[in-house]
Amino acid sequence: MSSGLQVRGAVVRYPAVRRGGEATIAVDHVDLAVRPGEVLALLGPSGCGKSSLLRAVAGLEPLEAGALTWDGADLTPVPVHRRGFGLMFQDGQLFPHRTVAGNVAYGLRGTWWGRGDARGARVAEMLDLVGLAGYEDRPVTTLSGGQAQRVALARSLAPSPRLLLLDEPLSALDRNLREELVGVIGRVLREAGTTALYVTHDHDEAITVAGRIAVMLQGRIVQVAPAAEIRTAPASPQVAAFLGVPPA
Ligand SMILES: Nc1ncnc2c1ncn2[C@@H]1O[C@H](COP(=O)(O)OP(=O)(O)OP(=O)(O)O)[C@@H](O)[C@H]1O
Repeated sequence: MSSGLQVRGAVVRYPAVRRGGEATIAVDHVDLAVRPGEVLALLGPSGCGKSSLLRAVAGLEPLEAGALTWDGADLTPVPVHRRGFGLMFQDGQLFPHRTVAGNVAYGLRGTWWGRGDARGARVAEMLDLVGLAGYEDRPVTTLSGGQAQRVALARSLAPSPRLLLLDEPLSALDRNLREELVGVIGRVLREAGTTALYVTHDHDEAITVAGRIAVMLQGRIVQVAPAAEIRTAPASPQVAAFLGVPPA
């Protein structure tokens, strides 16, 4: 039985950017668990440390202190590409010289689906899941911003990552498209049964996509609650102010 991701006492510290300046503690002794099959939103204002924590989980940023485990096994010595985690960023970072199918298939290198017939079938299945069935041969340079992010989602989900890390995946899109796509992402993650950590500064987005929400302020997790309860029971006046709701 999987126990998912455990973060304990995590600290991410950046050295001073200029001589004599102060170091930044971006993640300040954070404890967090992402349970198998759940989508957990990490919600907080700009600069509170969300991306730093996500990057540490991915293995892109070293921890100064604390521990990261998956199913109880220490992730510290495991390099980024061996963690079995998928990544999706604000700019989907598609390869411009590849087609839609070429981009999605790229995520399958080195997996069971990476060869022969299985690859085409998996690409088609993923495009269907994100509402782009039949788009295989389109050059990605001809897609709209929303379609490009759907392809990025299909690519990151194709190898069936044990954890998907999403860092503000919709923030480059305009408001209408964001509202539409957050519904798509929520549905796709639920249908695929994906375990995911979803970073956002947008309350509505967090509530739509996630089962639970962890609120982060100034490097610390200050509240973890079911998405449906986050507005009704803010843990502190600071959380209430950030969420724009009356204090409990
Ligand atoms: N490479 C770096 N070197 C120095 N300081 C950094 C570095 N990356 C981030 N920081 C600082 O760490 C703090 C947390 O940044 P981080 O990007 O993790 O926040 P965030 O909540 O993801 O913000 P945003 O939503 O704006 O992306 C900020 O004060 C930021 O200036």
